[in-house]
Amino acid sequence: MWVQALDTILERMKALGFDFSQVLALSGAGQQHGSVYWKTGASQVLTNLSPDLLLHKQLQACFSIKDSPVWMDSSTTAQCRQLEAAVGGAQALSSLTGSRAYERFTGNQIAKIYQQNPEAYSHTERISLVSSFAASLFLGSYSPIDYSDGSGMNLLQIQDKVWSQACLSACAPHLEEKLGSPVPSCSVVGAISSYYVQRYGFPPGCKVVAFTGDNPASLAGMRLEEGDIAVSLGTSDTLFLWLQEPMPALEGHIFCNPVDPQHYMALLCFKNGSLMREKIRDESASCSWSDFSEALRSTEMGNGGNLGFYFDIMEITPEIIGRHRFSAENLKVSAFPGDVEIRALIEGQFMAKRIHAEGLGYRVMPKTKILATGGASHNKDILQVLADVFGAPVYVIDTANSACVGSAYRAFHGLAAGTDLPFSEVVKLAPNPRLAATPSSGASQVYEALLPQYAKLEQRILAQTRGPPE
Ligand SMILES: Nc1ncnc2c1ncn2[C@@H]1O[C@H](COP(=O)(O)OP(=O)(O)O)[C@@H](O)[C@H]1O
Ligand SMILES: O=C(CO)[C@@H](O)[C@H](O)COP(=O)(O)O
Repeated sequence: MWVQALDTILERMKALGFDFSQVLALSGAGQQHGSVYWKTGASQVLTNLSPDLLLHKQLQACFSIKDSPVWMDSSTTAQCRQLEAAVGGAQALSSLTGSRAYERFTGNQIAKIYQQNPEAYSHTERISLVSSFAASLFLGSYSPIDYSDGSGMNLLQIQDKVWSQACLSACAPHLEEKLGSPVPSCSVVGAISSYYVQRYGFPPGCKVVAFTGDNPASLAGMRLEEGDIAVSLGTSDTLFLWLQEPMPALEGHIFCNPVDPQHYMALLCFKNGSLMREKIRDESASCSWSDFSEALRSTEMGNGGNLGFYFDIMEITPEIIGRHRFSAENLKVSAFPGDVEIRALIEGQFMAKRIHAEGLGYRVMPKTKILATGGASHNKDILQVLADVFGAPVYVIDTANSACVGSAYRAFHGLAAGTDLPFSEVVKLAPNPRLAATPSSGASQVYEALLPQYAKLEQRILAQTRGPPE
């Protein structure tokens, strides 16, 4: 399906008269964690593609596993526990690879395939991620996995950028030779295959820059820089952080940075995002975003010390469910007046984001920018609270297709390969995000006092939910 999709795109571009001869470099992104299993002998086919035939006709018999596992597959809990046990526990695995064991992460998916289908595994000569698979199609040979997408496998030592021998051997035998060596994300992995030169008219020297995961490519597309944070306020809320000194934990993911090999990025997901905001809007603001905004404007920063936790569905970060409200005296209360409820929800959501980001090593810096995207980023009163809680200016960007834009930027950066030109320099003429909110005066004093309070209450709820330690 994926190969045929590439055929379809290229054929349509050709039919539309796209001038492939102008393409000097290309890169791309693939959904993180998915994997592709090339059958023994496939590399021969890949290097001898006939320009007279579509790719999918030629590559039909090249895969040892027909259905590639993708990120929605969470059937590998047993393999996750085995992997954590093999390296000394969940935190040890996270310290090594940037994440505790996650079902969708590729090492655990490979382990399951090896355990359940050893024959198919033994007939596999190469395992690609979705990203390096797509790059391989353009190269006409196996593309290496890049450090950034490789960090979503539970196999790469994110500090040393080498496969962890302990993790490899806990997952499957001979895995290192099937994965190949990982490379820096901004590497030029080769020139485009002659197939594309002859069939579509790409120039022969067209550079292929290592493909990466969709989230790292989005970070590049949003042009995040050191100290910046991207907040996507969609159905769920997602944070991307640029980190210099990562502190891998039991929640969230640390990946090698896709545009700066010395640095890192982190990803945190909060499930109770817009749907929770909508519920409180309906209950306390007559189903109206403008009444909701009015409530934010009419209440003070810090909400008079009233704090709330609103998780109607089990939250991921942290694992809490239910609504929990506390008065300024830290006493549990069952309800707040409507406008206090609304401010408690929004302040609570953003304080949680700051606390959990800092838990992974993130620090707000004087030059920090917050880039807000997603549905709720249209609400400037919500963005004002975001600016106040983080003490940093908030900018809005239209991130439609940010992973694609990021791939184009990364390809462009590839043209400067070997010159040490930083990514930020190469993309400095790209359109800038729009300033939407700046911190109100006095905000930092208010939230410096409130953030530890919120963190303490969160721990209290967690302890009550989990019960006493065994
Ligand atoms: N003015 C607004 N204020 C707050 N939230 C809003 C506003 N307009 C839209 N939204 C929220 O945006 C959400 C959709 O965001 P979007 O980024 O399109 O989601 P996704 O891409 O995850 O489907 C809706 O659930 C809605 O609650
Ligand atoms: O698993 C993760 C990140 O760890 C997901 O963010 C996937 O990368 C999402 O891919 P799409 O569904 O957006 O293609």
